[in-house]
Amino acid sequence: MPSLEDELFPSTPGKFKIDRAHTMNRHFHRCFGSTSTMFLWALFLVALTASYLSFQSFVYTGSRYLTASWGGIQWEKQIRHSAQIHRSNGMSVLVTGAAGFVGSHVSLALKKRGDGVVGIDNFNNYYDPSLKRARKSLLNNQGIFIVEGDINDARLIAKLFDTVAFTHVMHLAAQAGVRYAMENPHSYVHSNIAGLVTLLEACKSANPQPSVVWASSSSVYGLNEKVPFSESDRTDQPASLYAATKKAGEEITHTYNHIYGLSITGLRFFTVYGPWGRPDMAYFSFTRNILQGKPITVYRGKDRADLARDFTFIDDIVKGCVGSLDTSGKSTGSGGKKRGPAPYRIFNLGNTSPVTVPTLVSLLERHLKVKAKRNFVDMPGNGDVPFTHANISLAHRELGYKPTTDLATGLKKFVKWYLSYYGYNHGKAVN
Ligand SMILES: O=C(O)[C@H]1O[C@H](OP(=O)(O)OP(=O)(O)OC[C@H]2O[C@@H](n3ccc(=O)[nH]c3=O)[C@H](O)[C@@H]2O)[C@H](O)[C@@H](O)[C@H]1O
Repeated sequence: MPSLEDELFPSTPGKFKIDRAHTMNRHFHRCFGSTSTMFLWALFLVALTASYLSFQSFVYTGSRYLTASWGGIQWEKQIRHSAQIHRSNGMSVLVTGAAGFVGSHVSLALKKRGDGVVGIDNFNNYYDPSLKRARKSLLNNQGIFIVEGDINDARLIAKLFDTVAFTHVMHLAAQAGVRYAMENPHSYVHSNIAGLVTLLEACKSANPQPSVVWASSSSVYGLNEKVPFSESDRTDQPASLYAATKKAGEEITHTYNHIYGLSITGLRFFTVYGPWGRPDMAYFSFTRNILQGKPITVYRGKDRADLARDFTFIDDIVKGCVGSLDTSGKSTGSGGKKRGPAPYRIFNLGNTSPVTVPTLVSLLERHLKVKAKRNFVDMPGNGDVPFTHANISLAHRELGYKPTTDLATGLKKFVKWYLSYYGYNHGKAVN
């Protein structure tokens, strides 16, 4: 009769298994011998695992330390040096988005007149980061230090305020672009809402609190039909998520003004253009396509009406930004406590003379001396608005803001820069 063992492990394989088990047992005993030796082996294995894990963590921490882009005595020294003021009654300004289009121009203007400037930028790849790097080099050459980091990094922002008692913050870091919001909605919430709050938290806690000037947008007027747009007009019909986040920014900054006594100035920029501009904007991408012989898409509104923008030249915007910093008034709180009411202001910074998109194209053709291949398309429902037109009387009265550059003159300067930066053959395949 087969034993139970034989039934569970049938004839040959069963035998083999039993034999193997015996063999393994023999090997095991040969290797580990007694119980005490086994205990020693176990201890050895535990020690080995522990030392491996701590080595791993050492490598991780070490590499984090080595790749950290901020911190350290040398870093702090550079920040303080960059923030030094070289004129009487000057200011030390933290410029966010300093490697951006408006940020780089404003930083240079402030530095030139003797203010201290420290920049911060995350160098994201919304558009070609090499252009941002080139702007950074320009700023570095003028003695402006740019921290590579994100405004959502609360520790970094706190460290900056620990290192320098900034008198002002020029907040220009943002996710820009009206139509891109349909592709990547969360990037708008990340930068324009979460990032803004992180920055304001640091500003409210700073002692002394800085005055804050920041970039809102003409897009907050949304589907308004009353022209020109005045600051007191309704802004509750945004046409894009971009516009909605900028409008939210105006409300958020208001609460920080109300609760903590932060001085706030919001600037509604109207389609800013010029040298060192943003490649995602129409005037820039049209220029590239025209030079490459590629067609350009020109949107048209209802009943084939031309779209129009109150295009505003960068130098005028810079004057508006600097004027806002100069007149911002002080924050009244300190260390998170309000001591009295502080200024809360909003200004349109536009050009007051809207130009249609087809006219923009004609001006580019004239300056580039190349004919454009126009492709007219009905405006898709992608967040665009048919026109913008700024009333700037408030900014004129309060800031002395007076734009002086018309679109033809401004585009001429842009094209000159574009050709010197990229050349005629930018992006063109060379045969
Ligand atoms: O003032 C603002 O607050 C915003 O200004 C800018 O937005 P916009 O005014 O939309 O500028 P921009 O894209 O240059 O399109 C210009 C015109 O060309 C039309 N347009 C555009 C692209 C295209 O392929 N074809 C076309 O006809 C288009 O329909 C429009 O009529 C900033 O990008 C934005 O970040 C924000 O700052």
